[in-house]
Amino acid sequence: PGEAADEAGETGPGTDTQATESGESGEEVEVDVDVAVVGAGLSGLRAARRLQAQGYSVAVLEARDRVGGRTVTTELAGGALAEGGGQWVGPTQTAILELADELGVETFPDHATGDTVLHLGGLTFTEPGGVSPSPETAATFADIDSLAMTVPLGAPWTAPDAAALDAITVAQWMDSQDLSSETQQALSFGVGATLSAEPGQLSWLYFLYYVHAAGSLDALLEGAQSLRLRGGAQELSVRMADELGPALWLSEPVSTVVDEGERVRVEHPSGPTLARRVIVAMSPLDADRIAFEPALPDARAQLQDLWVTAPGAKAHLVYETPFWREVGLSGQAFGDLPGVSFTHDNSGPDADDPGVLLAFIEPEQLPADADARRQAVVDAMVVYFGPSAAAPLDYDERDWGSEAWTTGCVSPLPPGVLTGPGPALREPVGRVHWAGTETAGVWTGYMDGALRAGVRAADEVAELSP
Ligand SMILES: Cc1cc2nc3c(=O)[nH]c(=O)nc-3n(C[C@H](O)[C@H](O)[C@H](O)COP(=O)(O)OP(=O)(O)OC[C@H]3O[C@@H](n4cnc5c(N)ncnc54)[C@H](O)[C@@H]3O)c2cc1C
Repeated sequence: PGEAADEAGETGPGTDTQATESGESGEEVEVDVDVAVVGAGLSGLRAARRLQAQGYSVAVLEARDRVGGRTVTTELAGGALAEGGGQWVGPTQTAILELADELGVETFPDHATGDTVLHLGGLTFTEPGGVSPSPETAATFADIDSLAMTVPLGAPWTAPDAAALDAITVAQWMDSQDLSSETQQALSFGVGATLSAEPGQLSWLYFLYYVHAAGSLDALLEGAQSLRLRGGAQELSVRMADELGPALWLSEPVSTVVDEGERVRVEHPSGPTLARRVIVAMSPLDADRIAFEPALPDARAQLQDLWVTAPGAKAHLVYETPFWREVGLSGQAFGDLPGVSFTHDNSGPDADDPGVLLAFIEPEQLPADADARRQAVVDAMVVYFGPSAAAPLDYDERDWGSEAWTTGCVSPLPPGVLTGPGPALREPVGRVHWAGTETAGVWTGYMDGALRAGVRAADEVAELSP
């Protein structure tokens, strides 16, 4: 915004760049581009794709040896796929649906037909067609939706009563409401399922913001899980990366970003890369591992300090067929078995695809030894789905708490962050701009939000370099 004037002397897209081909292995190469993008998750790749399409030269620097960030698809026995990170999309997530269409990635309906297994206090029973809320719970959810609509998209700190809403947790709000225990449980489940948090940890303002960003609680809890992507969610990033070609640099963790006035110097193992602008496309907590010179303004530094992410872990079990469907089960189970509280049918789209059960696991409640942990997960599947679950053909586990370049899956912010340094979330710092799903106003926290944030950051940069 205010910096546009500084750019007056700059030339248009791609006209003064000296992008050099990557050198011999180990050799340092200085690359000079219009825009350096740090992070090849959905957000960074989307930003780079948009800028490249407009004629800007870009360099995308990714720490890992793969693209996709918090989306990763692994092939297992029989061609089954494990979706280690983000996987579901919904009908109102138009940014991701449009991109999938452009890239030729088809969607298919999530498998959720049939009875849900419940296992509580040692008893196993089934619930026809899933668990539906009572009228009282539905009415409370509608009240939450109405309140959420008063929280402005992308700027929750400007909500009427923002300070009061951000001073309490979801649990404190629930206590003030005279809710039945069933409604309290339903809301607690919703908070856990969307933000991997207890109601006592989460800012009430942040939860309302999340609901508005998704459109409604129903969109968050149901709609967002209605479709999947054929070939897996990582396929979107793989195809965007293919289009980028040599502009993508893998295994290049960025250590330092130095704003030198005319240019930004981005330091990475085979760098530096020089750029007119930089887009940092990751969560504020992940960005906190990069050194910035000059130091970030206090509000941005404080935001990165206070940002919170929650780890998450998924296990996939492959079977010859989705045997649970034969007895009318959906593959969904909710239970109180330690470390395996929720399962889902994650089979592929085609009738002859192997059966895949996804289990959301809590590694800290399971044995530390990998074989013993796998056996504990299999045993839980047997409790939920019977002896046919005892001998999976393949098993895959991904624990985001132990990944080097991702601190967590979602961001369960406690009270005080949004109305404290919150406004620094998207505010550019000199030539440094911020993307990543956490900066999205719509579908923040989701793959769709990551793409929207990438587009917004690309446009922000393009506007400053006419
Ligand atoms: C287990 C799990 C389940 C999920 N389920 C869903 C779901 O079903 N539906 C949905 O929509 N969303 C889901 N999500 C969320 C979704 O995956 C994310 O919102 C989205 O992928 C975030 O994309 P991003 O580009 O903003 O960030 P990221 O994917 O985190 O990308 C950031 C990138 O930056 C790289 N990086 C980090 N530090 C550096 C550095 N110093 N230098 C260079 N590169 C660096 C990282 O390696 C990464 O590639 C899930 C996430 C997880 C983990």
